[in-house]
Amino acid sequence: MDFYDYVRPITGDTILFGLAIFFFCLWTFLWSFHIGALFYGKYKLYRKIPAVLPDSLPGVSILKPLTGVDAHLYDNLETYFVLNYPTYELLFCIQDESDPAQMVVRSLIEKYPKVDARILQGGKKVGINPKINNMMSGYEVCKYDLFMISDCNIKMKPDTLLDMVLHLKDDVGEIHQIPFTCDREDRLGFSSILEKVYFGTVHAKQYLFLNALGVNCTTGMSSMMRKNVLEEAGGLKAFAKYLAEDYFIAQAFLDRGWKVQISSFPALQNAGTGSVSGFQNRLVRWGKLRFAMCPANRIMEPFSDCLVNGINGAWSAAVLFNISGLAFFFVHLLTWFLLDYLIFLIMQNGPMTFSKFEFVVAWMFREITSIFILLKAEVSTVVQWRAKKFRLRYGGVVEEMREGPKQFVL
Ligand SMILES: CCCCCCCC/C=C\CCCCCCCC(=O)N[C@@H](CO)[C@H](O)/C=C/CCCCCCCCCCCCC
Ligand SMILES: O=c1ccn([C@@H]2O[C@H](COP(=O)(O)OP(=O)(O)O[C@H]3OC[C@@H](O)[C@H](O)[C@H]3O)[C@@H](O)[C@H]2O)c(=O)[nH]1
Repeated sequence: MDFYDYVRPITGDTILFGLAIFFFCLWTFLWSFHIGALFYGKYKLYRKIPAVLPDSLPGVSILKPLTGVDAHLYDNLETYFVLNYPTYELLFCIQDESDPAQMVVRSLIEKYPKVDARILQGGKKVGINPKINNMMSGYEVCKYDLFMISDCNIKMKPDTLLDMVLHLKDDVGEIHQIPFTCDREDRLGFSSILEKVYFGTVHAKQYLFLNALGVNCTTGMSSMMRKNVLEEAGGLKAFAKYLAEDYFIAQAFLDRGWKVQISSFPALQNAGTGSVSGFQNRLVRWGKLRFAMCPANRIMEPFSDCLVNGINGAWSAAVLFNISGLAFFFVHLLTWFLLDYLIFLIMQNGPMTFSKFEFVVAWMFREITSIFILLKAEVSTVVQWRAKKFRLRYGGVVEEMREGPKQFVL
């Protein structure tokens, strides 16, 4: 028997049937994300702080990389001055000496003179990643063995630092907060609802389930780690060649046998500016980072999308079981929506600050636009982050692009 004798019996029908089995298995598998995330979220999030605390708690150096001022910066930073934790220092890193963020920090330092806080200005150019360059001056003078990277738009509850330290068991190297958003008092409109629905549904589902499986998907907007372990990996500067330093730092801990875990409380993002296009651009930027460092995600992510997966599931169910694809698709959509809503309730852990109708609209908008965001991330490797443009290389390494028209040809 030669090759053709094996291939000849494979008819178009067999291929179609095989594809249908594949898509139906994929469709079934993707429900495990919902179920896994629901169980893990319920088990992991919003745990009570133990009544009895250890006799001594380690000091923590908190690095706050700042760039510019927005309407919430003062309120966000103030939450770090009133943490319920005995020993910590605040290191505000500001790259540009004319940055108005300095004034905001100065007024807080004056208001809370007893808090160990200072400004480190100028950063240090150790690589491409501007956040790392900015933080270097703070990183080098950290007093404590534990340090935390905390982005400028994060608001902290008084007990969160304590909770994070308590999660740092002997075998844990890094603790990070799952990204979410705070309940805004000054409603920013649809974009803030969209952001909350995104971080409370699809993002939470992936983040929780992958963490439950031990898959690295660390977003570094609020993470605490052991400095000595990071030093073994070359220190913070070793990650300045990547834009997704958060992912690679966590990987360095995992590679050395340390655990990387999420804490009980989600990170409360509270940016003072917001627009639908700004939110979408951020997701496109993150998508480009993921696709550059984990190329398999280029295929996996679109296929795991609610609508794409629903269409694949409906088609395969129609082929395999001779049932109505349309009916299957709508049942899929409704069930997916309800499970997303349950995950949202777990993330929110309290009353919603907008109506159920607004939730439905934001959820539908997010799902319909999701595939376009992924496709936009697929087609270009150029990333705009704040004022700078970068080009991503295979594996996640990045190079800065000088301004000039020729550089932007894709
Ligand atoms: C056929 C498909 C089946 C699997 C579908 C998996 C779909 C989800 C995959 C990845 C999404 C991860 C989302 C986590 C949030 C990421 C937010 C983000 O982009 N943050 C960046 C900026 O801060 C940060 O640098 C990136 C961190 C995470 C990157 C994660 C990439 C690896 C994911 C590997 C997925 C393996 C799936 C295995 C399923 C059993
Ligand atoms: O040029 C810059 C850009 C950003 N930053 C700081 O980096 C932090 C995050 O910046 P943004 O809010 O613009 O970006 P994101 O929230 O999307 O960041 C996220 O994605 C990229 C990762 O590298 C980050 O670790 C993650 O937090 C802020 O504290 C910001 O002040 C700088 O210090 N310099």
